[in-house]
Amino acid sequence: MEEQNLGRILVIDDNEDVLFSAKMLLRRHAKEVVMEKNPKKIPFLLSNEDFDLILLDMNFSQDITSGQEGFYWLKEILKYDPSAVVVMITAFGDVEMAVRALKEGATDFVLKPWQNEKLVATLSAAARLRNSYREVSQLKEVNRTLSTQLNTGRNIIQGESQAVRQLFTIIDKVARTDADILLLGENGTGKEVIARTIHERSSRADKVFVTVDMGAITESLFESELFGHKKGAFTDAKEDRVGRIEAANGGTLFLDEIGNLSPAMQAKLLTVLQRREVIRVGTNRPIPVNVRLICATNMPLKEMVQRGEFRQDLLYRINTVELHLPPLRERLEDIPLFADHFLQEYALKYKQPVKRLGESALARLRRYGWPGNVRELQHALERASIMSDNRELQSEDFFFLSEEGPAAAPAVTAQTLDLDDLEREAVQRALQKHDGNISKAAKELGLSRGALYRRLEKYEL
Ligand SMILES: Nc1ncnc2c1ncn2[C@@H]1O[C@H](COP(=O)(O)OP(=O)(O)OP(=O)(O)O)[C@@H](O)[C@H]1O
Repeated sequence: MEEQNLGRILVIDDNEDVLFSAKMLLRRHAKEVVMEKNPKKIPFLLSNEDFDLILLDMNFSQDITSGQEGFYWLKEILKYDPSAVVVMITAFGDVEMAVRALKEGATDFVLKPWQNEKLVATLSAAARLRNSYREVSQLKEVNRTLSTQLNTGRNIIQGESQAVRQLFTIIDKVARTDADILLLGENGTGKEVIARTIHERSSRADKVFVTVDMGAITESLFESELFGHKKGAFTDAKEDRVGRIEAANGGTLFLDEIGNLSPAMQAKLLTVLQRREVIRVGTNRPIPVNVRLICATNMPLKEMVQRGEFRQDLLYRINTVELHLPPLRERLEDIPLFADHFLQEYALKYKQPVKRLGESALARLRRYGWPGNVRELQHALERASIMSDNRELQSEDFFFLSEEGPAAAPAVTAQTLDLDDLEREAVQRALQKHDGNISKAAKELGLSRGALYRRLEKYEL
Protein backbone atom coordinates (compact mmCIF):
# COMPACT_ATOMS: atom_id res chain seq x y z
CA MET A 1 0.00 0.00 0.00
CA GLU A 2 1.37 3.41 -0.96
CA GLU A 3 1.99 6.19 1.47
CA GLN A 4 -1.10 7.89 2.87
CA ASN A 5 -3.40 5.31 1.42
CA LEU A 6 -4.79 4.24 4.74
CA GLY A 7 -7.00 7.33 4.78
CA ARG A 8 -8.28 8.65 8.11
CA ILE A 9 -7.58 6.39 11.06
CA LEU A 10 -9.05 6.51 14.54
CA VAL A 11 -7.00 4.77 17.24
CA ILE A 12 -8.69 4.10 20.60
CA ASP A 13 -6.51 2.84 23.42
CA ASP A 14 -6.26 3.96 27.03
CA ASN A 15 -2.52 3.45 27.06
CA GLU A 16 -0.72 6.65 26.05
CA ASP A 17 2.41 4.81 25.00
CA VAL A 18 0.43 2.66 22.62
CA LEU A 19 -1.26 5.74 21.17
CA PHE A 20 2.04 7.48 20.75
CA SER A 21 3.79 4.64 18.95
CA ALA A 22 0.72 4.07 16.75
CA LYS A 23 0.73 7.71 15.78
CA MET A 24 4.46 7.73 14.99
CA LEU A 25 4.08 4.72 12.76
CA LEU A 26 0.74 5.40 11.08
CA ARG A 27 1.15 9.07 10.25
CA ARG A 28 3.51 8.01 7.46
CA HIS A 29 0.80 5.87 5.92
CA ALA A 30 -2.40 7.72 6.67
CA LYS A 31 -3.94 11.05 5.72
CA GLU A 32 -4.74 11.66 9.36
CA VAL A 33 -4.47 9.77 12.60
CA VAL A 34 -6.88 10.70 15.41
CA MET A 35 -5.96 9.37 18.88
CA GLU A 36 -8.44 8.84 21.67
CA LYS A 37 -7.84 7.51 25.20
CA ASN A 38 -11.41 7.48 26.33
CA PRO A 39 -13.73 5.06 24.51
CA LYS A 40 -16.78 6.95 25.80
CA LYS A 41 -15.89 9.60 23.23
CA ILE A 42 -16.48 7.12 20.37
CA PRO A 43 -20.12 8.13 19.68
CA PHE A 44 -19.13 11.79 19.59
CA LEU A 45 -16.17 11.17 17.30
CA LEU A 46 -18.16 9.00 14.90
CA SER A 47 -21.02 11.42 14.66
CA ASN A 48 -18.66 14.25 13.75
CA GLU A 49 -16.10 12.60 11.53
CA ASP A 50 -15.77 9.93 8.96
CA PHE A 51 -13.00 7.34 9.50
CA ASP A 52 -11.69 4.85 6.99
CA LEU A 53 -10.23 2.57 9.65
CA ILE A 54 -10.69 2.17 13.38
CA LEU A 55 -8.04 0.55 15.53
CA LEU A 56 -9.74 -0.45 18.79
CA ASP A 57 -8.18 -1.78 21.97
CA MET A 58 -9.85 -4.83 23.37
CA ASN A 59 -8.78 -4.47 26.96
CA PHE A 60 -9.29 -1.19 28.70
CA SER A 61 -7.68 -0.77 32.15
CA GLN A 62 -10.83 -1.28 34.25
CA ASP A 63 -11.37 -4.62 32.69
CA ILE A 64 -7.99 -5.96 31.81
CA THR A 65 -8.59 -9.45 30.50
CA SER A 66 -12.17 -10.28 29.58
CA GLY A 67 -12.32 -7.97 26.55
CA GLN A 68 -15.93 -7.17 27.43
CA GLU A 69 -15.44 -3.45 27.07
CA GLY A 70 -13.78 -3.96 23.70
CA PHE A 71 -16.73 -6.06 22.52
CA TYR A 72 -19.15 -3.46 23.81
CA TRP A 73 -17.46 -0.66 21.85
CA LEU A 74 -17.12 -2.80 18.76
CA LYS A 75 -20.89 -3.28 18.77
CA GLU A 76 -21.49 0.42 19.34
CA ILE A 77 -19.27 1.33 16.39
CA LEU A 78 -21.00 -1.16 14.10
CA LYS A 79 -24.41 0.05 15.26
CA TYR A 80 -23.34 3.48 14.19
CA ASP A 81 -21.83 2.39 10.87
CA PRO A 82 -22.44 -1.24 9.89
CA SER A 83 -19.76 -1.02 7.22
CA ALA A 84 -17.07 0.36 9.57
CA VAL A 85 -13.74 -1.42 9.31
CA VAL A 86 -12.54 -2.15 12.85
CA VAL A 87 -9.22 -3.80 13.64
CA MET A 88 -8.96 -5.00 17.26
CA ILE A 89 -5.77 -4.69 19.35
CA THR A 90 -5.29 -7.37 21.92
CA ALA A 91 -2.38 -7.67 24.28
CA PHE A 92 -2.77 -11.21 25.35
CA GLY A 93 -2.73 -13.09 22.13
CA ASP A 94 -6.02 -14.56 23.11
CA VAL A 95 -7.03 -16.22 19.90
CA GLU A 96 -10.47 -17.22 21.14
CA MET A 97 -11.29 -13.64 22.02
CA ALA A 98 -10.00 -12.43 18.67
CA VAL A 99 -12.05 -15.00 16.81
CA ARG A 100 -15.13 -13.93 18.72
CA ALA A 101 -14.42 -10.31 17.76
CA LEU A 102 -14.23 -11.35 14.11
CA LYS A 103 -17.55 -13.14 14.43
CA GLU A 104 -19.07 -10.01 15.91
CA GLY A 105 -18.03 -7.92 12.95
CA ALA A 106 -14.38 -6.88 13.47
CA THR A 107 -12.36 -7.01 10.25
CA ASP A 108 -9.11 -8.29 11.76
CA PHE A 109 -6.97 -8.15 14.90
CA VAL A 110 -3.34 -7.42 15.84
CA LEU A 111 -1.40 -8.52 18.87
CA LYS A 112 0.31 -6.08 21.23
CA PRO A 113 3.20 -5.39 21.12
CA TRP A 114 2.88 -5.28 17.39
CA GLN A 115 5.49 -5.53 14.68
CA ASN A 116 5.29 -2.36 12.64
CA GLU A 117 5.29 -4.06 9.27
CA LYS A 118 2.62 -6.50 10.34
CA LEU A 119 0.36 -3.73 11.63
CA VAL A 120 0.69 -1.72 8.41
CA ALA A 121 0.01 -4.83 6.31
CA THR A 122 -3.10 -5.67 8.35
CA LEU A 123 -4.39 -2.12 8.07
CA SER A 124 -3.67 -2.02 4.34
CA ALA A 125 -5.73 -5.15 3.77
CA ALA A 126 -8.51 -3.67 5.91
CA ALA A 127 -8.37 -0.43 3.89
CA ARG A 128 -8.76 -2.34 0.64
CA LEU A 129 -11.80 -4.01 2.10
CA ARG A 130 -13.19 -0.65 3.14
CA ASN A 131 -12.69 0.65 -0.42
CA SER A 132 -14.53 -2.26 -1.93
CA TYR A 133 -17.41 -1.77 0.54
CA ARG A 134 -17.58 1.81 -0.60
CA GLU A 135 -17.48 0.88 -4.25
CA VAL A 136 -20.28 -1.63 -3.77
CA SER A 137 -22.45 0.85 -1.96
CA GLN A 138 -21.73 3.54 -4.57
CA LEU A 139 -22.61 1.13 -7.35
CA LYS A 140 -25.82 0.19 -5.55
CA GLU A 141 -26.64 3.85 -5.26
CA VAL A 142 -25.91 4.49 -8.95
CA ASN A 143 -27.96 1.45 -9.83
CA ARG A 144 -30.89 2.68 -7.74
CA THR A 145 -30.72 6.12 -9.30
CA LEU A 146 -30.45 4.79 -12.84
CA SER A 147 -33.29 2.36 -12.29
CA THR A 148 -35.61 5.03 -10.99
CA GLN A 149 -34.63 7.35 -13.82
CA LEU A 150 -35.20 4.65 -16.38
CA ASN A 151 -38.43 3.55 -14.81
CA THR A 152 -40.03 6.94 -14.61
CA GLY A 153 -40.91 9.46 -17.22
CA ARG A 154 -42.87 7.02 -19.34
CA ASN A 155 -46.43 7.93 -18.76
CA ILE A 156 -48.77 5.10 -19.28
CA ILE A 157 -52.30 5.66 -20.45
CA GLN A 158 -54.56 3.21 -18.71
CA GLY A 159 -57.62 3.85 -20.80
CA GLU A 160 -61.27 3.65 -19.88
CA SER A 161 -62.49 0.90 -22.13
CA GLN A 162 -63.99 -2.20 -20.58
CA ALA A 163 -61.24 -4.23 -22.26
CA VAL A 164 -58.46 -2.60 -20.25
CA ARG A 165 -60.23 -1.80 -17.00
CA GLN A 166 -60.30 -5.45 -16.13
CA LEU A 167 -56.68 -5.81 -17.20
CA PHE A 168 -55.51 -3.08 -14.84
CA THR A 169 -57.47 -4.52 -11.93
CA ILE A 170 -55.49 -7.73 -12.37
CA ILE A 171 -52.22 -5.85 -12.87
CA ASP A 172 -52.70 -4.05 -9.57
CA LYS A 173 -53.38 -7.35 -7.87
CA VAL A 174 -50.43 -9.27 -9.27
CA ALA A 175 -47.82 -6.50 -9.48
CA ARG A 176 -47.04 -6.71 -5.76
CA THR A 177 -46.64 -10.48 -5.79
CA ASP A 178 -43.58 -12.10 -7.29
CA ALA A 179 -45.70 -14.16 -9.71
CA ASP A 180 -44.23 -14.72 -13.15
CA ILE A 181 -46.31 -13.07 -15.85
CA LEU A 182 -46.87 -13.79 -19.52
CA LEU A 183 -48.11 -10.87 -21.62
CA LEU A 184 -49.88 -11.79 -24.83
CA GLY A 185 -50.87 -9.29 -27.48
CA GLU A 186 -50.28 -8.09 -31.00
CA ASN A 187 -47.37 -5.86 -31.93
CA GLY A 188 -47.61 -2.37 -30.55
CA THR A 189 -50.32 -3.12 -27.98
CA GLY A 190 -48.02 -1.94 -25.19
CA LYS A 191 -46.59 -5.16 -23.78
CA GLU A 192 -43.31 -3.55 -22.84
CA VAL A 193 -45.08 -0.54 -21.35
CA ILE A 194 -47.22 -2.86 -19.23
CA ALA A 195 -44.18 -4.90 -18.16
CA ARG A 196 -42.51 -1.70 -16.91
CA THR A 197 -45.70 -0.65 -15.16
CA ILE A 198 -45.87 -3.98 -13.33
CA HIS A 199 -42.25 -3.51 -12.27
CA GLU A 200 -42.90 0.04 -11.08
CA ARG A 201 -45.87 -1.11 -9.04
CA SER A 202 -43.93 -3.99 -7.47
CA SER A 203 -41.73 -4.16 -4.39
CA ARG A 204 -38.77 -4.32 -6.80
CA ALA A 205 -39.50 -0.83 -8.16
CA ASP A 206 -36.21 0.63 -6.94
CA LYS A 207 -34.27 -2.23 -8.50
CA VAL A 208 -33.32 -2.75 -12.08
CA PHE A 209 -35.65 -3.64 -14.99
CA VAL A 210 -33.72 -5.57 -17.62
CA THR A 211 -35.13 -6.20 -21.09
CA VAL A 212 -33.94 -8.93 -23.43
CA ASP A 213 -35.34 -9.09 -26.94
CA MET A 214 -35.26 -12.80 -27.63
CA GLY A 215 -36.08 -12.16 -31.28
CA ALA A 216 -32.80 -10.29 -31.71
CA ILE A 217 -30.49 -12.81 -30.02
CA THR A 218 -28.72 -15.28 -32.24
CA GLU A 219 -28.35 -18.90 -31.26
CA SER A 220 -24.59 -18.54 -30.92
CA LEU A 221 -24.75 -15.52 -28.60
CA PHE A 222 -27.69 -16.73 -26.53
CA GLU A 223 -25.78 -18.26 -23.61
CA SER A 224 -23.17 -15.56 -23.36
CA GLU A 225 -25.79 -12.75 -23.51
CA LEU A 226 -28.11 -14.33 -20.99
CA PHE A 227 -25.79 -16.19 -18.64
CA GLY A 228 -22.56 -14.21 -19.06
CA HIS A 229 -19.09 -15.58 -19.68
CA LYS A 230 -15.63 -15.84 -18.26
CA LYS A 231 -12.69 -14.14 -19.95
CA GLY A 232 -11.22 -16.53 -22.51
CA ALA A 233 -14.29 -18.81 -22.62
CA PHE A 234 -14.35 -18.27 -26.39
CA THR A 235 -12.34 -16.23 -28.89
CA ASP A 236 -14.25 -12.98 -28.48
CA ALA A 237 -14.53 -13.20 -24.69
CA LYS A 238 -11.95 -10.52 -23.93
CA GLU A 239 -13.12 -10.01 -20.36
CA ASP A 240 -15.51 -11.40 -17.79
CA ARG A 241 -19.08 -10.45 -18.56
CA VAL A 242 -22.21 -10.53 -16.45
CA GLY A 243 -25.19 -11.98 -18.33
CA ARG A 244 -28.54 -10.20 -18.55
CA ILE A 245 -30.21 -12.60 -16.14
CA GLU A 246 -27.58 -12.01 -13.48
CA ALA A 247 -27.72 -8.26 -14.15
CA ALA A 248 -31.43 -8.35 -13.34
CA ASN A 249 -30.76 -9.88 -9.91
CA GLY A 250 -33.10 -8.41 -7.32
CA GLY A 251 -35.18 -6.77 -10.03
CA THR A 252 -37.38 -7.72 -12.98
CA LEU A 253 -36.29 -9.60 -16.08
CA PHE A 254 -38.42 -8.88 -19.16
CA LEU A 255 -38.03 -11.45 -21.91
CA ASP A 256 -39.66 -10.00 -25.01
CA GLU A 257 -40.59 -12.06 -28.09
CA ILE A 258 -40.26 -15.31 -26.13
CA GLY A 259 -42.06 -17.17 -28.95
CA ASN A 260 -39.01 -16.69 -31.18
CA LEU A 261 -36.69 -19.03 -29.28
CA SER A 262 -35.33 -22.10 -31.02
CA PRO A 263 -35.88 -25.48 -29.29
CA ALA A 264 -32.27 -25.52 -28.06
CA MET A 265 -32.57 -22.03 -26.55
CA GLN A 266 -35.92 -22.96 -24.95
CA ALA A 267 -34.27 -25.93 -23.22
CA LYS A 268 -31.42 -23.81 -21.85
CA LEU A 269 -33.75 -21.10 -20.64
CA LEU A 270 -36.02 -23.63 -18.95
CA THR A 271 -33.13 -25.08 -16.96
CA VAL A 272 -32.15 -21.65 -15.68
CA LEU A 273 -35.71 -20.72 -14.78
CA GLN A 274 -36.25 -23.98 -12.91
CA ARG A 275 -33.04 -23.76 -10.93
CA ARG A 276 -33.04 -20.00 -10.57
CA GLU A 277 -29.31 -19.97 -11.06
CA VAL A 278 -27.02 -19.25 -13.97
CA ILE A 279 -23.65 -20.67 -14.91
CA ARG A 280 -21.46 -18.28 -16.87
CA VAL A 281 -20.01 -19.74 -20.05
CA GLY A 282 -16.53 -21.07 -19.30
CA THR A 283 -17.21 -21.72 -15.60
CA ASN A 284 -19.01 -24.38 -13.66
CA ARG A 285 -20.02 -22.36 -10.64
CA PRO A 286 -23.77 -21.77 -10.39
CA ILE A 287 -24.73 -18.22 -9.39
CA PRO A 288 -28.12 -17.92 -7.69
CA VAL A 289 -30.40 -15.26 -9.14
CA ASN A 290 -33.54 -13.76 -7.74
CA VAL A 291 -35.58 -12.24 -10.54
CA ARG A 292 -39.22 -11.57 -11.22
CA LEU A 293 -39.90 -12.84 -14.68
CA ILE A 294 -42.16 -11.17 -17.21
CA CYS A 295 -42.34 -12.66 -20.70
CA ALA A 296 -44.14 -11.33 -23.75
CA THR A 297 -45.02 -12.48 -27.21
CA ASN A 298 -47.36 -11.78 -30.10
CA MET A 299 -47.26 -15.43 -31.12
CA PRO A 300 -49.93 -18.00 -30.22
CA LEU A 301 -47.84 -20.00 -27.74
CA LYS A 302 -50.53 -22.58 -27.02
CA GLU A 303 -50.93 -23.42 -30.68
CA MET A 304 -47.17 -23.54 -30.97
CA VAL A 305 -47.10 -26.06 -28.13
CA GLN A 306 -49.61 -28.20 -30.01
CA ARG A 307 -47.52 -27.99 -33.15
CA GLY A 308 -44.45 -28.96 -31.13
CA GLU A 309 -42.76 -25.61 -31.71
CA PHE A 310 -42.78 -24.41 -28.12
CA ARG A 311 -42.07 -26.52 -25.05
CA GLN A 312 -45.11 -27.09 -22.89
CA ASP A 313 -43.01 -27.23 -19.71
CA LEU A 314 -41.52 -23.83 -20.56
CA LEU A 315 -44.96 -22.38 -21.17
CA TYR A 316 -46.13 -23.63 -17.76
CA ARG A 317 -43.00 -22.21 -16.16
CA ILE A 318 -43.64 -18.68 -17.48
CA ASN A 319 -47.40 -18.31 -17.46
CA THR A 320 -48.31 -18.32 -13.78
CA VAL A 321 -50.41 -15.28 -14.64
CA GLU A 322 -51.42 -14.69 -18.24
CA LEU A 323 -52.52 -11.25 -19.35
CA HIS A 324 -54.04 -10.50 -22.75
CA LEU A 325 -53.52 -7.02 -24.11
CA PRO A 326 -56.40 -6.05 -26.33
CA PRO A 327 -55.64 -4.71 -29.80
CA LEU A 328 -56.46 -1.05 -30.35
CA ARG A 329 -59.42 -1.92 -32.60
CA GLU A 330 -61.08 -3.45 -29.52
CA ARG A 331 -60.61 -0.31 -27.46
CA LEU A 332 -61.39 2.44 -29.97
CA GLU A 333 -63.01 4.50 -27.21
CA ASP A 334 -59.50 5.03 -25.76
CA ILE A 335 -58.28 6.82 -28.89
CA PRO A 336 -59.07 10.35 -27.62
CA LEU A 337 -57.08 9.68 -24.43
CA PHE A 338 -54.10 8.37 -26.35
CA ALA A 339 -54.39 11.24 -28.81
CA ASP A 340 -54.33 13.89 -26.05
CA HIS A 341 -51.34 12.23 -24.51
CA PHE A 342 -49.28 11.86 -27.69
CA LEU A 343 -50.25 15.26 -29.11
CA GLN A 344 -48.97 16.89 -25.93
CA GLU A 345 -45.77 14.91 -26.21
CA TYR A 346 -45.24 15.98 -29.83
CA ALA A 347 -46.07 19.61 -29.09
CA LEU A 348 -43.20 19.55 -26.61
CA LYS A 349 -40.90 17.65 -28.93
CA TYR A 350 -41.50 19.89 -31.95
CA LYS A 351 -41.98 23.07 -29.92
CA GLN A 352 -45.47 23.77 -31.26
CA PRO A 353 -48.76 24.62 -29.60
CA VAL A 354 -50.67 21.49 -28.55
CA LYS A 355 -52.86 20.22 -31.40
CA ARG A 356 -56.15 18.45 -30.96
CA LEU A 357 -58.28 16.05 -32.95
CA GLY A 358 -61.17 17.52 -34.92
CA GLU A 359 -64.35 15.50 -35.22
CA SER A 360 -63.68 14.28 -38.72
CA ALA A 361 -60.22 13.10 -37.70
CA LEU A 362 -61.54 11.28 -34.66
CA ALA A 363 -64.23 9.60 -36.72
CA ARG A 364 -61.60 8.44 -39.18
CA LEU A 365 -59.29 7.13 -36.49
CA ARG A 366 -62.21 5.21 -35.02
CA ARG A 367 -63.00 3.59 -38.35
CA TYR A 368 -59.50 2.38 -38.98
CA GLY A 369 -58.32 -1.17 -38.14
CA TRP A 370 -54.94 -0.31 -36.51
CA PRO A 371 -52.88 -3.37 -37.39
CA GLY A 372 -49.88 -1.71 -35.72
CA ASN A 373 -51.98 -0.83 -32.64
CA VAL A 374 -50.89 1.94 -30.24
CA ARG A 375 -47.49 2.27 -31.91
CA GLU A 376 -49.18 2.93 -35.24
CA LEU A 377 -51.53 5.47 -33.66
CA GLN A 378 -48.56 7.17 -32.08
CA HIS A 379 -46.75 7.46 -35.42
CA ALA A 380 -49.90 8.62 -37.23
CA LEU A 381 -50.28 11.40 -34.67
CA GLU A 382 -46.64 12.34 -34.91
CA ARG A 383 -46.85 12.57 -38.69
CA ALA A 384 -50.04 14.63 -38.57
CA SER A 385 -48.55 16.96 -35.92
CA ILE A 386 -45.58 17.65 -38.16
CA MET A 387 -47.46 17.99 -41.44
CA SER A 388 -50.48 20.00 -40.43
CA ASP A 389 -50.33 23.76 -39.85
CA ASN A 390 -53.68 23.80 -38.09
CA ARG A 391 -54.33 23.54 -34.38
CA GLU A 392 -57.19 21.15 -35.07
CA LEU A 393 -56.27 18.02 -36.99
CA GLN A 394 -58.75 16.93 -39.66
CA SER A 395 -59.45 13.66 -41.41
CA GLU A 396 -57.21 14.55 -44.36
CA ASP A 397 -54.21 15.02 -42.05
CA PHE A 398 -54.07 11.25 -41.68
CA PHE A 399 -52.88 8.80 -44.22
CA PHE A 400 -53.06 5.06 -43.76
CA LEU A 401 -51.52 2.46 -45.95
CA SER A 402 -53.99 -0.24 -45.00
CA GLU A 403 -57.17 1.67 -44.42
CA GLU A 404 -60.51 -0.04 -44.74
CA GLY A 405 -62.58 3.11 -44.23
CA PRO A 406 -64.02 5.48 -46.85
CA ALA A 407 -60.79 7.44 -47.19
CA ALA A 408 -58.94 4.28 -47.99
CA ALA A 409 -56.79 3.55 -50.98
CA PRO A 410 -59.12 1.77 -53.39
CA ALA A 411 -56.74 -1.10 -54.13
CA VAL A 412 -57.05 -2.31 -50.57
CA THR A 413 -60.57 -1.57 -49.49
CA ALA A 414 -62.44 -2.58 -52.60
CA GLN A 415 -61.24 -6.12 -52.35
CA THR A 416 -61.00 -7.21 -48.77
CA LEU A 417 -61.59 -6.48 -45.13
CA ASP A 418 -59.51 -9.39 -43.97
CA LEU A 419 -56.87 -7.97 -41.60
CA ASP A 420 -54.15 -10.32 -42.78
CA ASP A 421 -54.72 -9.28 -46.39
CA LEU A 422 -54.76 -5.64 -45.40
CA GLU A 423 -51.58 -6.05 -43.48
CA ARG A 424 -49.85 -7.89 -46.31
CA GLU A 425 -50.88 -5.14 -48.69
CA ALA A 426 -49.70 -2.44 -46.30
CA VAL A 427 -46.32 -4.09 -45.87
CA GLN A 428 -45.91 -4.43 -49.64
CA ARG A 429 -46.84 -0.84 -50.28
CA ALA A 430 -44.58 0.49 -47.56
CA LEU A 431 -41.66 -1.45 -48.99
CA GLN A 432 -42.40 -0.19 -52.49
CA LYS A 433 -42.71 3.36 -51.29
CA HIS A 434 -39.33 3.20 -49.54
CA ASP A 435 -37.54 1.17 -52.19
CA GLY A 436 -37.20 -1.84 -49.94
CA ASN A 437 -35.62 0.12 -47.07
CA ILE A 438 -36.68 -1.91 -44.01
CA SER A 439 -36.09 0.80 -41.41
CA LYS A 440 -38.12 3.40 -43.29
CA ALA A 441 -40.90 0.95 -44.14
CA ALA A 442 -41.09 -0.21 -40.52
CA LYS A 443 -41.32 3.38 -39.30
CA GLU A 444 -44.06 4.17 -41.77
CA LEU A 445 -46.01 1.11 -40.62
CA GLY A 446 -45.48 1.87 -36.97
CA LEU A 447 -43.63 -1.40 -36.45
CA SER A 448 -40.25 -2.33 -35.05
CA ARG A 449 -37.74 -3.71 -37.58
CA GLY A 450 -38.06 -7.13 -35.95
CA ALA A 451 -41.83 -7.02 -36.28
CA LEU A 452 -41.54 -6.09 -39.94
CA TYR A 453 -39.12 -8.95 -40.58
CA ARG A 454 -41.55 -11.36 -38.98
CA ARG A 455 -44.30 -10.13 -41.23
CA LEU A 456 -42.10 -10.48 -44.31
CA GLU A 457 -41.55 -14.07 -43.26
CA LYS A 458 -45.23 -14.62 -42.47
CA TYR A 459 -46.43 -13.30 -45.83
CA GLU A 460 -43.44 -14.73 -47.65
CA LEU A 461 -42.58 -11.37 -49.14
N1 LIG B 1 -50.87 2.30 -22.54
C1 LIG B 1 -49.94 3.03 -23.18
N2 LIG B 1 -49.68 4.28 -22.77
C2 LIG B 1 -48.75 5.03 -23.41
N3 LIG B 1 -48.06 4.62 -24.47
C3 LIG B 1 -48.28 3.38 -24.93
C4 LIG B 1 -49.25 2.52 -24.31
N4 LIG B 1 -49.27 1.35 -24.96
C5 LIG B 1 -48.37 1.48 -25.95
N5 LIG B 1 -47.78 2.68 -25.94
C6 LIG B 1 -46.75 3.17 -26.88
O1 LIG B 1 -46.82 2.37 -28.04
C7 LIG B 1 -45.53 1.94 -28.46
C8 LIG B 1 -45.50 0.43 -28.49
O2 LIG B 1 -45.56 -0.06 -27.17
P1 LIG B 1 -44.74 -1.34 -26.70
O3 LIG B 1 -43.36 -1.32 -27.28
O4 LIG B 1 -44.88 -1.47 -25.24
O5 LIG B 1 -45.60 -2.46 -27.45
P2 LIG B 1 -45.29 -4.00 -27.61
O6 LIG B 1 -46.58 -4.69 -27.50
O7 LIG B 1 -44.21 -4.40 -26.65
O8 LIG B 1 -44.77 -4.03 -29.10
P3 LIG B 1 -43.90 -5.14 -29.87
O9 LIG B 1 -44.65 -6.43 -29.73
O10 LIG B 1 -43.88 -4.62 -31.28
O11 LIG B 1 -42.55 -5.17 -29.22
C9 LIG B 1 -44.53 2.53 -27.51
O12 LIG B 1 -43.96 3.66 -28.11
C10 LIG B 1 -45.33 2.94 -26.31
O13 LIG B 1 -44.82 4.07 -25.72
